[in-house]
Amino acid sequence: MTQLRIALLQMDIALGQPEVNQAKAREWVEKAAAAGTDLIVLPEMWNTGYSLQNIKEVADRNGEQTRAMMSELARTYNVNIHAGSVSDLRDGQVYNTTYLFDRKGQVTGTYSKVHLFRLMDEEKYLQGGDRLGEFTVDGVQIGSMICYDLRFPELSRTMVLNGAQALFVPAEWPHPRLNHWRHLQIARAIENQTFVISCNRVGFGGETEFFGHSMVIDPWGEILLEADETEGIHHVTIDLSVVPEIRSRIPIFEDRRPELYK
Ligand SMILES: NC(=O)CCC(=O)C(=O)O
Repeated sequence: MTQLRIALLQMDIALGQPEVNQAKAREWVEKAAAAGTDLIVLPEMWNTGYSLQNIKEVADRNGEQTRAMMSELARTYNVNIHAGSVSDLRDGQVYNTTYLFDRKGQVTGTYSKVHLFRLMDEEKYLQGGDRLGEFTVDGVQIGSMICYDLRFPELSRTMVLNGAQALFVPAEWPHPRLNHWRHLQIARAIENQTFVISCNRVGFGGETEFFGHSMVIDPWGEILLEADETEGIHHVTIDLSVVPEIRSRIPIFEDRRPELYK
């Protein structure tokens, strides 16, 4: 598989209303699948948004609702789903967790955000994960981060050294940091010679305004897609054969001096 058709669901999210968000996610997944795609990507915490004050009440218990719904959709439409992330309650703690579904509806991996974002009080309400988000989609190795994780180059580098050819970033990244959002993704793509694919929400969560601008960047740093600030489904096809081609043009992985970096 060298080409991967990707659909990004750049949605608004109703704060603390999982039923509303689940109904919308279902409708949008069906729409994206009908248009023809290999992989559907959702934004961060799309089930509840940052409804942190009551997150234990609204979070998905053991990800059960997310797993039931996305598994059924993936199987019905024969499509892979990167279910962004959801707030999920496990053993009395709430995590910010990605679930990945294959075309048969099997969960092929989970990842809980490891870097909690203090500016949005995550560390007060959420528990950080302790494993990397390394998955396979139709035979393609990918790495998955969540939002603030994008600021940690060590994380993406580690997953790329382990074989990731594309890095996914579901997000709830707000104004006024559009500049950081764009440049960090372009940097991660160029420095790792990999695709970077992000899906950011739009709309307001309380006073905080999220700007969308979901992006797809190729391993040369070219922007293949940059969405606007409105809701919508965005389709892009990436050609993975450019990854080895660019890596042989500038062989950074051969030129690294890891013995000096500690
Ligand atoms: N949800 C998040 O992790 C937001 C990260 C963010 O806004 C940033 O500037 O970093």
